[in-house]
Amino acid sequence: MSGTTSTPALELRELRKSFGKTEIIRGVNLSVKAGERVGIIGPNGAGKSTLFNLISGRFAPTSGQVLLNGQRIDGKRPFEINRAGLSRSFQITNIFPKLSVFENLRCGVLWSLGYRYTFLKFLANLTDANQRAEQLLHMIQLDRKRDVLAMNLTYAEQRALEIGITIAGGANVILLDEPTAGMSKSETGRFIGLIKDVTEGKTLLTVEHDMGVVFGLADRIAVVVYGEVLAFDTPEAVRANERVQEAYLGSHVAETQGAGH
Ligand SMILES: Nc1ncnc2c1ncn2[C@@H]1O[C@H](COP(=O)(O)OP(=O)(O)OP(=O)(O)O)[C@@H](O)[C@H]1O
Repeated sequence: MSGTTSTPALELRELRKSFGKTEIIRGVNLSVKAGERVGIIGPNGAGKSTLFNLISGRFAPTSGQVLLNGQRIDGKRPFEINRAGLSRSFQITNIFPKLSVFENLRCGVLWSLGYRYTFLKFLANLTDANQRAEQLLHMIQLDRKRDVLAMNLTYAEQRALEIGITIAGGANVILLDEPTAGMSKSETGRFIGLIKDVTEGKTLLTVEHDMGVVFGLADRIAVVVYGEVLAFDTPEAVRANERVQEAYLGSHVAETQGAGH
């Protein structure tokens, strides 16, 4: 039992990725505990999205390993990694605009059941899928929008739907790319609460530019600078870390303050 609980939900070992001659990810080691919420921050071009692409299987690493619940997933294809229990937020473009909120969620559930299912099995699963979709609808607080076409939702509601679809398959490790981008301050506040609720008990990784969001959401923050993890610690420790201040946070805070005037 203790062996199971101590196995990291996600582990990156000496992960490297080059595009042509340029090494973008330069030996990343990261160990994320089950149930932990991790925010990945860093300057533009630091390699945050590339890291997500390596974890979710969009890119194969040049070298190094990615382990999901102790099993190697590097080199596997995105749908295989998804079936293994890792789900990455689909961008809004992956929502079916002309389907209702409920139908979108049900598609997410059915998709996660896999192509290997025959049509008969598919029908047998439909009742379960309907129940699960209703449950998700409630979790993302869109009960009242059940039969509204996705294209008629507000932007924040579409992002909530996107998260509903991401968690539809019951994956234990969830990757969200800037979940609150483009939202107003009040929407952002509410949305952080929603993300916390729907990912309760799951392992969460977010790439985030908004410091308010990351400090409000994450148990630990990984600071990526120039393809390396400069710090991986609690929000308080990261905020107080002088190297992080120098390399990123100090200038970032100054920038955002400057932009506000
Ligand atoms: N497919 C690719 N081919 C070549 N270079 C790439 C590719 N994907 C990313 N890069 C390069 O890798 C570097 C890191 O990009 P990445 O998008 O991972 O950074 P990021 O930290 O997510 O940046 P941002 O915060 O601006 O989104 C950039 O210099 C980018 O140009």
